[in-house]
Amino acid sequence: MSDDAGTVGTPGPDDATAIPVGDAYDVVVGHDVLDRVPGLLRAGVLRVLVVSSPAVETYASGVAGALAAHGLQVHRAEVPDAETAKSADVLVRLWSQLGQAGFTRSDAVVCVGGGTVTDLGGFVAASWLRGVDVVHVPTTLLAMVDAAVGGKTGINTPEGKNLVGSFHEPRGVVCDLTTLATLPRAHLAAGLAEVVKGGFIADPRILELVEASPEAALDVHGAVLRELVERKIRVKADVVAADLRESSLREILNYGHTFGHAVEQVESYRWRHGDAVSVGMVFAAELACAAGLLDRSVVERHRRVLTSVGLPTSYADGRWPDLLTAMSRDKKSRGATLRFVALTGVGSPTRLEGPREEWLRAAYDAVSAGRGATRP
Ligand SMILES: NC(=O)c1ccc[n+]([C@@H]2O[C@H](COP(=O)([O-])OP(=O)(O)OC[C@H]3O[C@@H](n4cnc5c(N)ncnc54)[C@H](O)[C@@H]3O)[C@@H](O)[C@H]2O)c1
Ligand SMILES: O=C(O)C(=O)C[C@@H](O)[C@H](O)[C@H](O)COP(=O)(O)O
Ligand SMILES: [Zn+2]
Repeated sequence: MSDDAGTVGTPGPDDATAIPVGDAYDVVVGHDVLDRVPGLLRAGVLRVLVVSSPAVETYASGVAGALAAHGLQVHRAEVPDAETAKSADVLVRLWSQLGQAGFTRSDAVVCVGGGTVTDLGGFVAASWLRGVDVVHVPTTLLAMVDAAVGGKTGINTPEGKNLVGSFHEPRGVVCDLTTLATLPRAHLAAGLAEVVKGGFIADPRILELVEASPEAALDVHGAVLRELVERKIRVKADVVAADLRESSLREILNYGHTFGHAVEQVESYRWRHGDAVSVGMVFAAELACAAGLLDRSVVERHRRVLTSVGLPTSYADGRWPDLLTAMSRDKKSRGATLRFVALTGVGSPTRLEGPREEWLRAAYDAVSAGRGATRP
């Protein structure tokens, strides 16, 4: 990582891989690498706010201890679990904490947890004093391969998912694969949805690896999961390095999210994000098929690969008008025009703008017809 301000801390020898995001920062992937965190902060930092959720207290304490051992003044903020953290109330509470502790522009935020923690904590850092440093320590598969990389931060509002936020790149990301040992299997599978997304939009080898052994893809101690993690991070790193602010190319990372976010909102966030994205990708594939863009065999490949790792591919409980309203608030929409990321083949994303009502209805009928698994 380039660092004209200097660093504190010294990384030790380990099995870590550093994946560059352009020339902005590195994503470090390895085992027992939490001691890398202090080294990512700028020289001169005095105060650090460690933001974490209850489930990762052990890891957050470890990171806080490592920071304190480097002479930093460590403040802690425990935020509510899962999507409840991504709210205006929690954001305001963290702003108060930073204000009362006197955080200045040379101080920093360190986020330890899943994607909800990195989204919230990233937005706290983006908005405090118009932007202070942030380092992400993702502890879910989903956050490692997606949420912690790329600088999208934000919270939800009652009207929809991630409607308030900003682009704010971290100084670094540390993915300690050891932390995945405590992650429940359903959350591991949810993370695989975003990995599989990377396979469909850019790296077909990801699909081949999952298809060859779904069990190996879910084995946190194995080499296959690590390869999947690194491949998906590279997909995301390459895209955001080329188009950080989503002027065009970055939209491909939103594959499956138009319908997926709608399901999350209609279900009041009782669905895991990865599960909703899984169904959302099947919806997008059915839509592309209805529009004549995508071969049915690729649609069925979506169902097969997602089902093989225990992900849902159908959603039968929703009311179509509510889903349509939620989809209209998607950030890819322009005016009254719905816009989808669609595939013309594996690794070949395009945009489908203003799809016909009958194509949308056909896609919804296909995902709500009870084919594939329901939510585990
Ligand atoms: N900013 C982005 O680019 C981006 C990308 C993808 C997803 N996201 C966002 O990320 C969020 C989903 O993230 P998520 O799937 O990590 O959910 P999450 O943050 O809710 O974490 C899932 C659950 O796992 C627990 N947990 C976390 N690490 C653990 C560990 N090591 N051991 C045991 N339990 C652990 C959490 O407390 C939580 O209950 C959504 O809000 C989504 O919108 C953002
Ligand atoms: O990084 C991106 O860009 C993505 O779209 C990645 C998605 O997996 C992620 O869920 C993201 O938060 C969705 O962004 P949004 O702009 O639709 O809120
Ligand atoms: Zn996502």
